[in-house]
Amino acid sequence: MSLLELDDVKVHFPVKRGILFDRTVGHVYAVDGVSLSVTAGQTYGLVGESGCGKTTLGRAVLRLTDITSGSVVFDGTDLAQLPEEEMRRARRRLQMVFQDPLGSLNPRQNIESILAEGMAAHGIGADRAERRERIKEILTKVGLPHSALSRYPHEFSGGQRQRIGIARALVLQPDVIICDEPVSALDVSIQAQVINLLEELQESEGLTYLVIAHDLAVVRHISDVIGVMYLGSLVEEAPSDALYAEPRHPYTRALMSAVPVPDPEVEDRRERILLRGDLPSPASPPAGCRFHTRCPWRQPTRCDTERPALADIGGGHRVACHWAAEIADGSLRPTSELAPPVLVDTGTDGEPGTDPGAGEDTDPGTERKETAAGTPA
Ligand SMILES: Nc1ncnc2c1ncn2[C@@H]1O[C@H](COP(=O)(O)OP(=O)(O)OP(=O)(O)O)[C@@H](O)[C@H]1O
Repeated sequence: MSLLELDDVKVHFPVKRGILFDRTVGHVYAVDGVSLSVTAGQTYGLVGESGCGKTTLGRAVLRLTDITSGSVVFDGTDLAQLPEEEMRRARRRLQMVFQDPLGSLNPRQNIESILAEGMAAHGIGADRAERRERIKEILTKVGLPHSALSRYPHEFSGGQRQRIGIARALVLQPDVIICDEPVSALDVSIQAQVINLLEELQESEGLTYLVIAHDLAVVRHISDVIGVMYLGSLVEEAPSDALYAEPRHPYTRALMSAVPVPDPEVEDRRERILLRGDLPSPASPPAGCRFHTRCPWRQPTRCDTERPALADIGGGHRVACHWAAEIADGSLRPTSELAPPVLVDTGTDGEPGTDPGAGEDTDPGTERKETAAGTPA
């Protein structure tokens, strides 16, 4: 059963100019028509490179950011239509865990006070003693000693602080937790512990997760379904295993080709796909398929002018690419000059693109040998 259902959600931020910033000169299309459904008790992993709109989408679900249009139905109620007071009550059931636990924990409050604050605001626990008992119970569940109660955020390690962030969400007995990059600020050795904790808590508390991450490896283990976002929209969505076994969108293939495989033989044969340039600006997204300016399989005209719909290809797998079938069966080849093997650059870690002209608003098609591209069967 779907617990959280997003339908054509858009978040467009106005770009203001003028001395008083009173003139709207354009919009940042941060989220541009996302529809997805999160099943009760499951984990939906949302991935994409920095700036593709993941955080904005998570915040829009909680209405921490205003939704421009679309609906967010949680347990049968459209949150976008709720009066503020009712929305405040609904937020108890929908909690968020942030990337940077230190930045989101007040350094002047001790842990008991941080955790009790939300409980008091939502009327959980009759008095301080009852709240303290509940907090102790939750601290045990997240693997922290009761002595943490009187200590301050700076006294904890990064992993422990993220446990406190998780505890702060849990004390409110939520149904859904939106985890925004829950482990990306942590050492690799600690990441697995926090992911395991999230999994254990899902089981014991019956939680539903929306996990936002730029790293496919993070969402892989924890997610039942994965959605891949590019420039404000979903380009592919599938059950986790299906997505890994058969990524169908060129962007997903490129993201996956950047993940090293521990087996040296497989690693040697691994397809490596170069993504040219950076993510175009969401204030002036390319026409047609948003990915066409960086796509190794781009076909002139259709990809440049016609935006592909997120089409169901069976088994819960949806993909937004005109040529998904032809790419999968090999009848459409990438243009030879972009073909693997080449260095991997997903544009996520500040590595400059190999072609300085291939950034935003640049049409790489003009400089490519179109004859090198295969023709669809
Ligand atoms: N309040 C705002 N006003 C204007 N633009 C915004 C605002 N918040 C976000 N944006 C823009 O919207 C786009 C999407 O940002 P968002 O933070 O959602 O992406 P993201 O995929 O979560 O990236 P990251 O992983 O870096 O947080 C970015 O171009 C960002 O600059």
